[in-house]
Amino acid sequence: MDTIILKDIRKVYKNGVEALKDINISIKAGEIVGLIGPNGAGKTTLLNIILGLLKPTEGVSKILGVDTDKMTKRERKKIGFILDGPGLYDDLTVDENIKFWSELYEVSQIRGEALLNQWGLYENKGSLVKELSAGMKQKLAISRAFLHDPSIVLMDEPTSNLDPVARKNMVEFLKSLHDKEKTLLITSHDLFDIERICSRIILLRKGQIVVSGNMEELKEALGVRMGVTIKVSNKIPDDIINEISKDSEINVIGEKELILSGDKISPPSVVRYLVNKGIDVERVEEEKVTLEDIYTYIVKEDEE
Ligand SMILES: Nc1ncnc2c1ncn2[C@@H]1O[C@H](COP(=O)(O)OP(=O)(O)OP(=O)(O)O)[C@@H](O)[C@H]1O
Repeated sequence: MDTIILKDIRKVYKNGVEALKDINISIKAGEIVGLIGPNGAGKTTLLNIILGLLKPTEGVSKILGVDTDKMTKRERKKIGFILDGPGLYDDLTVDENIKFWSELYEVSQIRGEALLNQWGLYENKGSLVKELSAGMKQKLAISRAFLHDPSIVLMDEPTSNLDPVARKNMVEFLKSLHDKEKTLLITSHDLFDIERICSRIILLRKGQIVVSGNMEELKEALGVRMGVTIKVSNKIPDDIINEISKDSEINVIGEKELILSGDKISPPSVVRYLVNKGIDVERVEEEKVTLEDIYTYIVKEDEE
C-alpha cells in the first residue's frame, strides 16, 4: 500500500519562486526513502507539503489515503517528524516538553523517559530547552518524533548537530527500522548516512526529480561507470602493453597497473590474458561508486 502519494505537485511561493514542479512520488509502507539535492532544491518545501504545513499550488498530496491538508488527529497520531530547526518549546524543560507531547499523542510518559535514556538526555530532564546545546535539542526532537511510535516519520536533516557517537547511534537506529515496517522519508546532505540507511533515493534538483531508485538503479540511469584496477607484481613487457593499449577501455598506468573502465570490458578475461602471458596478478580492485560520486556527477553537470 502507498502511504505517501504526491501527484503532479507544483509549488510557487508568493515571491514567485517556483520551488517544486512535476513532482510525482509514491512511497510504500515500510520503505525508507532518502531525499537529497543541492541547497534550494525544494526538499524542505516537499516535506512541509507532505505534512500539510504548506499547500501546493497545484497537484495532490495524500498520506495514508487522506489529502494532507485534511488530516485528522487519527492520521496525525501515525506521523512523526523532525523539521528544520528542532521546533521545541524553549521556555519549558526537557521533561515538560515530553509531557506536553505525550498528552497530545495520548501516550504514556514512560515511553518518553525511555527515549530520553536512549539518547543520553535523561540527566538533562530538568533543563530548560533554551539552555541545551544544539545537539541536545536535536536529540530531544528525535525523542519527540518517535514518542508515539509512529508508522510514518518525516525527517529534515535528522543527524545535524549530532556528535559522531550520537550520529552513529542515529544511523543504526534508523537502519533497524527496516525490520519494523516503518515508512521513513529523510532529507540530508550527509550522503554517506543516506546511502547506509535508505532503500531508495530521490534526487531533487531545481524543484524537479532528476532520478529515483536504489543505488544500482541510480548508477544505471545516470550511466555512471565502475572502474576496475588490476595490479601486477612484475613489469608488463612493452609488447604486451602495446597490445593491451589498443583497447580503448583499458588504461595502462606505469608498468604494473591497468585501469579498466567501460561497459564492454570483462575484468576476468583481462586477468586470464595476463596470467597466460606469465604475468602475476597481485590485486584486482573494484572501484565502488558511492552516492557522493553520483551526486557530484549530477551537480557538476549542473555547473557546466
Ligand atoms: N517561505 C518561502 N518563501 C519564498 N521562497 C521560499 C520560501 N521557502 C523556500 N523558498 C525558496 O524555495 C526554494 C526551495 O527551498 P527549500 O527550502 O525547499 O530547499 P531545500 O532543498 O530544503 O534547501 P536546503 O538544502 O538549503 O535546506 C528555494 O529557492 C527557496 O529560496
